[in-house]
Amino acid sequence: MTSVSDTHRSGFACFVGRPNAGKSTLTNALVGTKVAITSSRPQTTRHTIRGVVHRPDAQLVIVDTPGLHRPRTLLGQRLNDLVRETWSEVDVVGLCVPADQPVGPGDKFIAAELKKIAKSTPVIGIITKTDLVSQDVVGQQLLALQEIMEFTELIPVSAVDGFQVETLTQLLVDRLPRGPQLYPDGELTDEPEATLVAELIREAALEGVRDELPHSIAVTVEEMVPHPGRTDMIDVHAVVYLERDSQKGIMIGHKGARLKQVGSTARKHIESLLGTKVYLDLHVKIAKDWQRDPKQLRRLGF
Ligand SMILES: Nc1nc2c(ncn2[C@@H]2O[C@H](COP(=O)(O)OP(=O)(O)OP(=O)(O)O)[C@@H](O)[C@H]2O)c(=O)[nH]1
Repeated sequence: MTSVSDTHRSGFACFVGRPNAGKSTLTNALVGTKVAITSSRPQTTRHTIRGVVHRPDAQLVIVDTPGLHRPRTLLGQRLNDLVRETWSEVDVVGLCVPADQPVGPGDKFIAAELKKIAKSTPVIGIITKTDLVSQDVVGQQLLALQEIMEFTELIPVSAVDGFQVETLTQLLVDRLPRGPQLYPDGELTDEPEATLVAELIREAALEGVRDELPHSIAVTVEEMVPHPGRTDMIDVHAVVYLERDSQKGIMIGHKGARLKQVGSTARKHIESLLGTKVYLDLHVKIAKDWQRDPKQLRRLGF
């Protein structure tokens, strides 16, 4: 007889693909809770956030990386290094291409990089967002995708309506080595809470000003402590960093109205993440050209 421990599999997977391919949304669909931060704009995933899929027979740890892009700044270079490092460490990679956009140079670039860096890692070709197009288009996408590299599997999925999400989980699990659970039950992310909280604040701060302040916002959580005299509330002290003085007005808004809105939106999300009431204290500071300054990057956690 074989016991569960003989057949249990565990290991790591990551999704790659050009910005907006649907990687974070797919991670959330697999894990079943909002862990990675999604947005309709590219390059919002700055940290490696892991979601864990728990099954009786397997544990799949999903590493969510930022998209690979042309490194114009030091931050860009660091992000690219992080992506490459991740690729060579995982057991299986999912290359995501959205169903509603032609397979193009961006996808070919990533495929070529994968072939170079992750030579022996199996790659599953994934057509995402199938709910947006007809079956014919999905078929054409699959044909176009299989031209760009050799995949161990090809699969169309939709994170929105759940189409084939379970099947994809199985394909990923099949590529994991035999091994015990890596994380205790119920643990959905190993990202420190403060990082997740900072991401939620950054997401709220970007809302509505993405065009004006595309990549200029960084958030640090200085302190998370119980509210004095209360057991049901946490005080979060955070700083929103901008690159230039001229951006301050946009962030704060007329008589502070915008910052207040940002705080209230972020607070609601933090409360549901932590499951407790939150008092959020937000400050805005300028860290001149933080994206280009190694010292500041380190301080801001990159
Ligand atoms: N209709 C539909 N939209 C989707 C699906 N998956 C993702 N999206 C949308 O596509 C956009 C990008 O999704 P993300 O998950 O943030 O994409 P990403 O690849 O993680 O993007 P980066 O973090 O920029 O690399 C968001 O507006 C999502 O809501 C899907 O299955 N169907």
